Amino acid sequence: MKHFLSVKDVTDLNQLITSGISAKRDPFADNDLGKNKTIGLLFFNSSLRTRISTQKAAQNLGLHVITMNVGQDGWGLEMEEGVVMNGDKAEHVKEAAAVIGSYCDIIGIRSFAELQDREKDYAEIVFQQFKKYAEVPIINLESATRHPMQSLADCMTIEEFKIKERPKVVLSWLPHFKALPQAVANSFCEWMNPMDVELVITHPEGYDLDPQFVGKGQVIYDQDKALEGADFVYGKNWSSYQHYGQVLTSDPSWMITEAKMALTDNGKFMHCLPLRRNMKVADEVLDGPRSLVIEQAANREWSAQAALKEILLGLM
Ligand SMILES: NCCC[C@H](NC(=O)CCC(=O)O)C(=O)O
Ligand SMILES: NC(=O)OP(=O)(O)O
Repeated sequence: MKHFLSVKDVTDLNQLITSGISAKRDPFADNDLGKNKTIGLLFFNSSLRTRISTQKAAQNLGLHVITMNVGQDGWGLEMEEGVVMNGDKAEHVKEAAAVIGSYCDIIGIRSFAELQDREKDYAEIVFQQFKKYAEVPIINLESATRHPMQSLADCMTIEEFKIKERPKVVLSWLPHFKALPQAVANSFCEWMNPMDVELVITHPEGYDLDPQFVGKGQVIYDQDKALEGADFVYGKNWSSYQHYGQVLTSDPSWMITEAKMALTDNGKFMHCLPLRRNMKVADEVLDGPRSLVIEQAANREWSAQAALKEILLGLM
């Protein structure tokens, strides 16, 4: 694998899931693979899980790790070409990416959607520019439109906990007062498409995702109806794609409670975290036996390890 930006970079999803599951059983089996190589992790936005799990996975593979909060500690980076740099950005990505690429064998980047300009966010300029100028493999640690490390951990978690051959997986929008990106929801759908699952997506009207990600997902606007018979409920808030970046409603009746979960077929609850309790999901669900959020977050280490292993094999 040359880069890890989306599911499109994956040649064999089953093999990648199996690789994650075997890394979990035997974390240090490939401890020599990254020897004398360095990965740089660049964060333009906050992180708990991605930062720690990716560092841990890289160390399990013998890589040296350098982590930088570019959003806070680095020079402001200009991403556009041919502009007069007389604003607040002191450095151009052409130099920054080339320099970091000279220090690191792999670069992981987190850069969220700004939710101001849809075309700009969906063009993924930060990733395109780093890919162009760093000349080393680029790993997506959550971009404006996707979060593949999360989605791979989600696939692993569903594989581990499913009790039916073809489980029903419901992606449900959850209420939030803040405008959040569509990346996790987009990516989840994109990764569920090649999986052997029935995918249902439920959200209030006006929250339809970009159709390129929905694929085989069936959209049902009635949350109760969508939840019927679900084996997995994957909760997430996102802001509107059509009315780009807007919060159209934060209707509390969309919160996942035990009463909502009772509509499922003894379904399990999943969420990428972080989440705001009793706004998106009730304590009773998160503290009960249905919640998989901790197992899911723990799998981030193994999904990162599986993806990094493929990248390292590509460097051989
Ligand atoms: N990496 C996991 C999700 C990150 C981000 N959530 C957030 O920003 C939550 C912020 C808050 O609840 O204030 C998102 O939705 O894409
Ligand atoms: N789920 C996830 O990516 O968490 P962080 O934002 O804390 O990295």
